Amino acid sequence: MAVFTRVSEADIAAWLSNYSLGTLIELQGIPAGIENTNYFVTTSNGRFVLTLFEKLTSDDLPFFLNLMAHLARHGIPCPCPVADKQNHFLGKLNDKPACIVSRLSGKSVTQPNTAQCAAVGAMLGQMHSAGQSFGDQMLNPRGSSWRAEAANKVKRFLPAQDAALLESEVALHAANPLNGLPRGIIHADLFRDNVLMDGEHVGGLIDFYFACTGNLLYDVAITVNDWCMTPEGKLDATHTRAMLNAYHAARPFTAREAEAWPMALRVAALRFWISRLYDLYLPREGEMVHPHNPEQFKRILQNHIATPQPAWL
Ligand SMILES: Nc1ncnc2c1ncn2[C@@H]1O[C@H](COP(=O)(O)OP(=O)(O)OP(=O)(O)O)[C@@H](O)[C@H]1O
Ligand SMILES: N[C@@H](CCO)C(=O)O
Repeated sequence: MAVFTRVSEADIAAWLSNYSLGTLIELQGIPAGIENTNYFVTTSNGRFVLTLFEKLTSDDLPFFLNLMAHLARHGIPCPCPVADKQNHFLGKLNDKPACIVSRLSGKSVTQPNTAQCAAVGAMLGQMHSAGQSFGDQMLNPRGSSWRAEAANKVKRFLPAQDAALLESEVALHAANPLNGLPRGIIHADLFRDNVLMDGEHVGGLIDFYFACTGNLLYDVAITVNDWCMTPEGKLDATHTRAMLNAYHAARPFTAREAEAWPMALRVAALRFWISRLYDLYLPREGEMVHPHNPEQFKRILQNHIATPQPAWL
């Protein structure tokens, strides 16, 4: 359920009067999603998505909205924020920061085929290239110090063996950060539910609210870890190669990236193992979230540790 704050037709009609989007035709709550309140809004000018931000504040949001506008300007199919009559992307609706963005076509897929993995790889490479000319920076809120802090808080809930694995991986990546790699804007959460597919084409990349500045290879590893896994949590070599080759054609990997690939996969798996443990054992008060299964990412991490030469180009 992702309508946390109700918006009536009268609320949105009044809000829309400060935009050049025509008149309201339809307002429909979107049930998916766990972070924000989302509505599909159809006006006489087209189809849009209204988002009311439930946690992010007006200080955090300009980075994300300007980033989406930048990427959309470069032809990346991502939600494009619409400016109001004062030329602002960010407004306030029912006491929540709010914005309205373009609605993209397509549906998320749960069992992607090889061509879809290739399409997502190509799009990620293009997004990374387009991000190079974006001027703003954002520290990764799920980086090394967050990993250490969060792991420290959740380890008491774990069996000794899992706690030991968690501690040793956190320490390993803290001592050996991925360096010398191309950096830039990363999406940092490009899981299957954040990509809308139109058959074998990418209709849209959505949910940029973990986007930050980081190693581009780390973003590739996050994406591969979700899109190219077998149900047992092992890399599907065909899907992985399809994604990586298509990415490489859009933004060629460097030799240092080839070398860093095994560790990038590991640290990307560790980040989601920790966040899922955290959401399971230490949920924020009042949070209406069905936590994702942390075991899946523990297994993925263990399989990466056992496979020092994972599928590459
Ligand atoms: N710009 C868009 N165009 C088309 N559909 C969209 C768009 N933005 C969101 N949606 C739809 O709304 C759903 C929920 O959006 P989203 O995933 O951004 O929710 P959230 O609560 O903000 O984030 P989270 O994925 O962290 O729960 C998506 O699965 C998608 O179906
Ligand atoms: N994609 C994340 C949740 C949202 O950040 C996960 O599957 O754990």
